[in-house]
Amino acid sequence: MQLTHFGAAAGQIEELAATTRRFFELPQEDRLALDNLRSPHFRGYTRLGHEITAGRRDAREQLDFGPEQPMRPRADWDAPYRLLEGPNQWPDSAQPELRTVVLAWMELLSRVATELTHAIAASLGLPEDQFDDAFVDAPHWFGKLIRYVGLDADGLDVQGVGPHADYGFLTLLLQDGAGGLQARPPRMTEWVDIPPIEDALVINVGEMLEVATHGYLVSPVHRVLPCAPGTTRQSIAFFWSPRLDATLRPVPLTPELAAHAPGVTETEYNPVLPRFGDNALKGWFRSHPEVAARHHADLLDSLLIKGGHE
Ligand SMILES: O=C(O)CCC(=O)C(=O)O
Ligand SMILES: [Fe+2]
Repeated sequence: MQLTHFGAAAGQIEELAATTRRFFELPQEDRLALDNLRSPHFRGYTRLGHEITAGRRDAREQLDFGPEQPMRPRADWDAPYRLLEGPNQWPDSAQPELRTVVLAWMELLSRVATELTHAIAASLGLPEDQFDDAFVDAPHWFGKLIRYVGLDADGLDVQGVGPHADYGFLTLLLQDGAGGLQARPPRMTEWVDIPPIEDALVINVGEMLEVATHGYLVSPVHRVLPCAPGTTRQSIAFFWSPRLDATLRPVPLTPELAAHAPGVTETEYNPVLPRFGDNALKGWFRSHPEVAARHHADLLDSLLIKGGHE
């Protein structure tokens, strides 16, 4: 689904896109000053080729951020996913306006996502506030500025981002006009293009919504094809996600809907964990193994993390 006219201010989308473009044009040393290898919370800048999806390197670079929180010392953890709480890394000296522009976008999309969440509940015949408890006070949304870079593949089998499902509740994605995003609808084998529509948000179901609807709504596997050598593609993702400690339980469905709710799609490589913090940790450890090994080596064995998605 793609959503237009969702309440962006005049010029807001253009400003966001231009600000993001300027970030990726900063000197490499300014971007590396925010290297996510230094963040135990998986926040900051990931260099080209240092993210792994479906067991392979992605031809993209990115800036990851989330709710600004103090680091929680280990002694205060009730579960390992508390390591995801912490401060962001913003380019405040090299590009001071980025933080403000991006956080205004996150605030807008939090409102849009809340409204969508209410609409989804109503469309399932449930009270609008059905899912509110899972988000109350501390939704663990996160955001990602992404630039895909067309590499001279030299016969290598490159991917923009490899096949995966999003592990939050809903994803709201703004893509530029380059194209390359594809999804595989449930129980189908072919990939379908998700064409760029100007000023539209691509809305994607995340694994937590699949859990909550017992598979009536499916979190589709999607990917981005590599850009042609010498070209780039830009996207800005907002992952609307519950509190880290929220466990999503299947909601009651009418018999008509329940007949189309076969349960959650899991594979050996992708267990879907109903407590959001566990599911998020699975995702971060899998896609940023260098950060995990550097800061959390002792946790690697205890988490259900395997290489790929498929
Ligand atoms: O860049 C895109 O269009 C998709 C990005 C994506 O699927 C992700 O980061 O989870
Ligand atoms: Fe995704």
